[in-house]
Amino acid sequence: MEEKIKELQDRLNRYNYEYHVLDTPSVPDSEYDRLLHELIALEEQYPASKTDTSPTVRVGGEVMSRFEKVAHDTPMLSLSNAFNAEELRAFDKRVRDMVGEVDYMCELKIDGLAVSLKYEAGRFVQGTTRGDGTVGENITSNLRTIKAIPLEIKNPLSFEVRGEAYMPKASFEKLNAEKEGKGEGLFQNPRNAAAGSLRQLDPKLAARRNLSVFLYSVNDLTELEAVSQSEAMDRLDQEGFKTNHERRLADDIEAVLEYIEYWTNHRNGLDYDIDGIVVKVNEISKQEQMGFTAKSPRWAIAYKFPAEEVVT
Ligand SMILES: NC(=O)c1cnc(N)c2cc(Br)sc12
Repeated sequence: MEEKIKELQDRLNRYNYEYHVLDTPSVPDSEYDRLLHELIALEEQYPASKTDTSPTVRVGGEVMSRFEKVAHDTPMLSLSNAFNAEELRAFDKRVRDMVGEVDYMCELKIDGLAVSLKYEAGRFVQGTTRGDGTVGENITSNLRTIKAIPLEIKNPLSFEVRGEAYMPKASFEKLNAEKEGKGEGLFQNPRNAAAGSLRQLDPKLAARRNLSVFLYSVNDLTELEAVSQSEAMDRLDQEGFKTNHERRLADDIEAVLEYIEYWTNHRNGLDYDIDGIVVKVNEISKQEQMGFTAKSPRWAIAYKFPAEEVVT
């Protein structure tokens, strides 16, 4: 019977991956729910088989009194900002003066809450907020409720994957409509709703908020054997992580500006909020040559969209 339970656990984890990471479910929700209830019943009969990577244990039992503080193994840095083409061209000149010609990786800047996911031998063991960059809060039980986050990956990799937890716009609208119906205060925007949801001390509340995540960096590239940002992102895809597929490789700053122009005009069509574009030197060796200032990498910059006038 343990075999049958393990097979069901793996099958449901794969269905979660197809639905929440690939956005291409292979079975209808009714089939997923039927199998999940079958697994819950079997795990109640054989409690020893209810491992912490089972899809039934995503929503933990305990309600915490507060979040413990956790020091990051490697700091979660911020990005320096650019607000116009001139500042981006100045960034490009600094880069080329230091390391010669480069390719740039352009990625959407997700407007959510920065998180770090620690995996040990392929198992999700801890999830934290960015905090002040050096010390964050342990929100593992809330992050386990995000079905786009794999509880276990195929290969026994040990590293920290960083990304942004976010609330899709549609979920934000639905949540505020519910809150309005109950006469509760509304969230200002999806970012605050995501942050507020992940700060819930009861994981059952976070589990109901339909949060998702886009992962965009790792603290130790050797595990992925990647020599560029582009390759690192493709490797994260291969390992079962959810990344943002609007990313584009640009062979010069003009192509970066075109990408920025495109998303300035098309970001309202996305089903999540973005507040800018992150531009990174693609080759890891050149990133290492450039290094970091006290607060941020010299090899990356965040172009910030102009603040939208609030239509009152
Ligand atoms: N793709 C990326 O690197 C990315 C996307 N969205 C964000 N909010 C951030 C923040 C930092 Br710091 S990097 C990054």
